[in-house]
Amino acid sequence: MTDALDAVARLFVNDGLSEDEIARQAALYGPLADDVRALIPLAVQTRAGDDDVRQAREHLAAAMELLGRTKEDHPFGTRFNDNGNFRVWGNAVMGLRNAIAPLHRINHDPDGRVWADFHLHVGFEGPAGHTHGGVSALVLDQLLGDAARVGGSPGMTGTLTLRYRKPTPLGDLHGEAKLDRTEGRKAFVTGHISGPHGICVEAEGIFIKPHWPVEDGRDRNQTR
Ligand SMILES: CCCCCCCCCCCCCC(=O)SCCNC(=O)CCNC(=O)[C@H](O)C(C)(C)COP(=O)(O)OP(=O)(O)OC[C@H]1O[C@@H](n2cnc3c(N)ncnc32)[C@H](O)[C@@H]1OP(=O)(O)O
Repeated sequence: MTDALDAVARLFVNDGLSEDEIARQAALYGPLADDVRALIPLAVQTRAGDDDVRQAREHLAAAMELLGRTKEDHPFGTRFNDNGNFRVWGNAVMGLRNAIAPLHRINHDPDGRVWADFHLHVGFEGPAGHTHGGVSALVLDQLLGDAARVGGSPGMTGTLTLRYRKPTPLGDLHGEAKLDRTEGRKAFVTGHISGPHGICVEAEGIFIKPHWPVEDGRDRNQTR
């Protein structure tokens, strides 16, 4: 576990940014990720011909060259400031700077329930016209993990059990989760994803607080 501990410690950084600077960066890089996100379904669905695709790729190559001139050589990790403003902008499910992240916001109710309304575009397809089962697992892992954290028992996913009750459509979906109980370092959480015709996937998770001395004090109603 030493390597993991080292990586977590290295990427768990108080970067001392002011709230203004965080807001400036969010306003700069958030829309960039939104643009890249909008490209993904276009790559799947465009019917552009040879010349237009060639031209589009030249534009994209120019953009990549520009963005690649200065870049970090490590993942985003968890960054925070003295106000306890935590940022997980690289997170695969809700990272503000991550174009594959399908969730914009996870909401927290006073009773501990966490929930999100989100949209899965055609880039998340598994069975024809439906959500890939691994994508449902991805979203539920985050939602259940967040419910454990909000319930006061943050932890790593130990076991995640899913029951796919009916095919999950693409498009507008709802997910939610709630801490059920704790036993020592273990948090037992349940949740589900539902679509227009009801619950599609149910989940049970066991989240285990590692021995690592990592505290996660993100705001209860955090945005990405
Ligand atoms: C502060 C922490 C913050 C973390 C980040 C929050 C992010 C929030 C959002 C994140 C969302 C995204 C989240 C992600 O994507 S997290 C990424 C996916 N998950 C991982 O990579 C986890 C990898 N595994 C580990 O790190 C360790 O194995 C863990 C930490 C899980 C346990 O290693 P540890 O050495 O600590 O365990 P122990 O041997 O002392 O056993 C302790 C107890 O646990 C029981 N047990 C053990 N393993 C399992 C298991 N797999 N299922 C069920 N139960 C298990 C065991 O029987 C014992 O029970 P008992 O005998 O006491 O009854």
